[in-house]
Amino acid sequence: MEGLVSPKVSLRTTFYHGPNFSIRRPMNLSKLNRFSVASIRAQQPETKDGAAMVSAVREEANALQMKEWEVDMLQNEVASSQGIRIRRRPPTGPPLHYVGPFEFRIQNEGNTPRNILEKIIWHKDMEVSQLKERRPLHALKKSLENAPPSRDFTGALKEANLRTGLPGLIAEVKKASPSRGILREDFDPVEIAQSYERGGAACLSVLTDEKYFKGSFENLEAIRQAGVKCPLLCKEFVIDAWQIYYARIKGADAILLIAAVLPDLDIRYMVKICKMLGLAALVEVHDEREMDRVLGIEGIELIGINNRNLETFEVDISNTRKLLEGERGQLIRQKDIIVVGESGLFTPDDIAYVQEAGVKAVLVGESIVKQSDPGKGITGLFGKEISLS
Ligand SMILES: O=C(O)c1ccccc1NCC(=O)[C@H](O)[C@H](O)COP(=O)(O)O
Repeated sequence: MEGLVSPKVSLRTTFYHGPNFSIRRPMNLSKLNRFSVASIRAQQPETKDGAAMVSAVREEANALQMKEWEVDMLQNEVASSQGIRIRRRPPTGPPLHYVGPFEFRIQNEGNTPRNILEKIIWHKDMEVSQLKERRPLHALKKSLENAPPSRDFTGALKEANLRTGLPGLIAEVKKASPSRGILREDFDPVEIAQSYERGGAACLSVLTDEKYFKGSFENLEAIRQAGVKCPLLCKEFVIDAWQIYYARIKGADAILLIAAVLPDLDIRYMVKICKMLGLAALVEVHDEREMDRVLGIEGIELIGINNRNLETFEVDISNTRKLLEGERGQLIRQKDIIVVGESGLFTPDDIAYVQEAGVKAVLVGESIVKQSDPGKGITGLFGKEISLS
């Protein structure tokens, strides 16, 4: 994939870290071009030389956008060959030519997200590139020295499972979600986290996405700084290794990697980064194909089976059982992988059902975060007290 961008390209370039990011790709090019060309358009050239300059800049901007588009197309092709339907960026096609004083792009199938997950990822892509510009990786790496020590996320789940005979609980600190809207108006992340801890949660999951889940990295940091002992999962939509470093600095002990979004090479690479940083990686799958891909990757210790179809929002807990049947379940046991049942768990019967299917841990949000006392909600969820005290 190297060399896709012409050596003539002289605008700022960035070297992404990792397999999917090893492409030399102009940084924030579309934004840069849009602004530079637009501002030149706004000032109508008064001389012949001015007009020539405007035309040269426009041509260069178009050529750069074309290259960027080619790289994006290639990434999408690699992903779709692995059955990944989520495209990293809108494949809006090569730039349109300048037509009069305005540039416009017609809304079409290509530049409209196909589902909510794709919508989230497209937004995340812009968000992360802006964050990276403000705080590049080399600066983040320096801050690692001040990060709090990482704690054993997987160990805490195993311990809880052994202690209670029930799946270890990852209790989710979530204010809102695209499928359910606002879950809790009086949302105090630290209070909720402390209540979960008192109620017997083994670990916590903290949503950090702001736009779609009303979460934040400040919430994660505040929970960590408040002295909550449960190890913390940073529930993010990771598309770039930068986010893993950032999560570690903010106090995470584990991070979510979504197989529906990340090609195998990215998962391999990110799992290695997690190990290097002392983080657990919870790799999430939704169907058999994703499960088979993930089972083929070395070093996976935690797999989450999400019962929520992220295209339709339908929740079906039999998904967990389906993905753990037969040879897959056998392989998981051989590899000593801990499976986490995720989404749509509300009652002791639901917990018993996924435990019977083979999970050793569960990730639960809505059913407990909505309770006036979320910690007591845990007792209701399991049908018995699971706290240490
Ligand atoms: O919950 C959503 O609407 C959603 C939409 C798009 C991507 C992810 C989404 N949810 C994340 C989760 O997987 C859940 O927060 C988690 O598994 C807990 O689920 P629940 O117990 O049903 O709140």
